Amino acid sequence: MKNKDIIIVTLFSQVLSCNIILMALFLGLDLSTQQLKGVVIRDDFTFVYETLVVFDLELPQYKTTKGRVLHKNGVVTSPVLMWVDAISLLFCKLKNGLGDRIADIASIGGAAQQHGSVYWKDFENIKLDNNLALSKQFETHNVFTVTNSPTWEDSSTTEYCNELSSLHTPQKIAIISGSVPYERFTGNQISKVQKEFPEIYNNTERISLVSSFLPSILLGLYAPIEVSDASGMNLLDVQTRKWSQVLCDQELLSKLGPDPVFFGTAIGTIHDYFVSNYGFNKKCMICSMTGDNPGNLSFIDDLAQENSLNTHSPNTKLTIVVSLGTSDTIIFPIKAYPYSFENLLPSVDSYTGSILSHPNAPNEWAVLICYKNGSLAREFICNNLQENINNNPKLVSDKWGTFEKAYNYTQISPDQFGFYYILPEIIPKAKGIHRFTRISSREGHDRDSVVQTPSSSLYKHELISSIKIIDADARLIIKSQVMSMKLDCLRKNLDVRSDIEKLVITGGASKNDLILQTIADVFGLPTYTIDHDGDLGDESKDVSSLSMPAMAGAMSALKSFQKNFPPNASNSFNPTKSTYFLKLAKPPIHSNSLEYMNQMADFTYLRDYLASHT
Ligand SMILES: Nc1ncnc2c1ncn2[C@@H]1O[C@H](COP(=O)(O)OP(=O)(O)O)[C@@H](O)[C@H]1O
Ligand SMILES: O=C(CO)[C@@H](O)[C@H](O)COP(=O)(O)O
Repeated sequence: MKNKDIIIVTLFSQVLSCNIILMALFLGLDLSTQQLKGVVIRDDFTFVYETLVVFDLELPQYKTTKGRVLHKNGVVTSPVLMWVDAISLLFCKLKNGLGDRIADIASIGGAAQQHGSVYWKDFENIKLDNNLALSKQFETHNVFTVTNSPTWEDSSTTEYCNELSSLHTPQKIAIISGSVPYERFTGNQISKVQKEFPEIYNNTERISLVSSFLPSILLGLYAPIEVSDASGMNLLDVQTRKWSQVLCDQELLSKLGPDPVFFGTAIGTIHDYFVSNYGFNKKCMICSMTGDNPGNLSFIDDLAQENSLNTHSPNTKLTIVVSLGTSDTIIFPIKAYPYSFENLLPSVDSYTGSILSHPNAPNEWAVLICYKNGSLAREFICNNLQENINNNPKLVSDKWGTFEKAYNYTQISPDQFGFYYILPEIIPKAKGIHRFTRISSREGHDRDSVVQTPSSSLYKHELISSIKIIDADARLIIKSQVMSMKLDCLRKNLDVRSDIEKLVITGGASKNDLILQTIADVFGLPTYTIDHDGDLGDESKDVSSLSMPAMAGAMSALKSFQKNFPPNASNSFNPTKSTYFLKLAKPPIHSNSLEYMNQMADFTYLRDYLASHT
């Protein structure tokens, strides 16, 4: 045992007499699209342990691809029992990794993929048998009325979005709920279950988001939904933070449970099943969990406060989080709610993107812009490039190395643009893979395949079905994805140069230097990742790869514990400052920034063209 541990043991031995926990640790979970991650930190924020369960690899019986199942007609689901098994497996790993110290976990927080829904009945009435697997018991008792949970990639609810729009108008729905109706938003997914499977709907007692399903399992009780994640449902009044009486009927209100709570609210203690099976302390507190993107926002906010930066002052320039997980998502805080019935915006398109209630600050909100074709679209290009080289991609281990080589073969040319909407995209609403190549005249080209931009440039438009993935696509996809991010920030009235100070990049693809550099160049702003001061030993990791949402969960658990057991003479709980900080990853290269700026007008025209032509 290190000296520091001995001191903490001494400090907490007094706490133990009050039946609290010795040598507090804090667990943060992240139930994302492809995996469940867990990060353990100490009360001084230092990293202790991390583990993860990759759904496809470790739970192959559920037959998922990248954690989900793609069905016909845009339906995308994940088996809810797979998530339950993932929790059991993660806790086994945690027990092996931490040994008896699992009992020192004082509090658990977390985050999860947004919008996905879980449908339950009779969950709170089950008497769990500590000797049987959780998933078996839930299966036997038919706890889940829908066994394949619709997730954020689902695009099968257009009909229900249109119905909602015609009932209220998209503007009214955006003013109340922060977003025009989106296919993945949970309210529209619930409408689909209600209309297409009325018996199942009637039989459903409670509906959770993935982020409230996770703490529900840990509590053995239905956990409340969290405010920021509730904003991704088209059901919440995001200004009052209460379920909207306009958008929810009485029956739905009863299934949603109480009004949402802030992120990190203490909501109970862990169920005895986890105490008996894994050695958790029975006093271990469970905190409300949020969506992965609001989790990122909360983590960056915590970090700024730890470093005495006041992100809540009106003059502070923005730090924007760009998450490159399965989705590519941008999130940033705003101090005033931008929509009102008195000042309608010029068009429905002006309401594109989402306004969420802030996870922690009562009078703030956040803008969220999400792209479905993020990492998996890049992987699609990457795998195709490898197949070009070697008909068996599995034989080549360094697939991102191949991608990087292909990227570097080509220049930032104004002569080509690519759009890679392998699954139907959220922003813009477009699908298919498209390449636009500049031509000097229409001659020799099919009339319908030539697009003329306002600057009189001519582009030949090709669909990927008729062309092959080539090296150029590596650069084109990154250019296109990042230019889209900038375009949508501009369309959300951000003056990129004067409003934004930093871009913090996180998620699996933040390991990729080319992407970090392209983001810096397109925005003309420096990109940052998160680093840690001091030696974390052999297990040293940057927070981006530890999972920022899981870190946010651990931080929220720590803060909640502190709030409920404030430092005083009897417990001496006194956490030190966080040692995480923003590390400059890539400054922008001026000549590249100019090049991208010059291409923005044509890019915008071509993206809008696709939105109205696919
Ligand atoms: N070196 C890399 N370059 C680009 N993308 C990468 C790299 N390493 C991992 N990724 C991407 O990261 C993605 C997973 O990110 P992650 O944040 O763990 O996802 P999620 O949290 O949604 O489950 C993978 O789908 C993969 O495409
Ligand atoms: O739909 C959204 C945000 O609105 C997605 O960002 C999901 O929250 C999935 O997150 P990742 O698994 O990509 O982190």
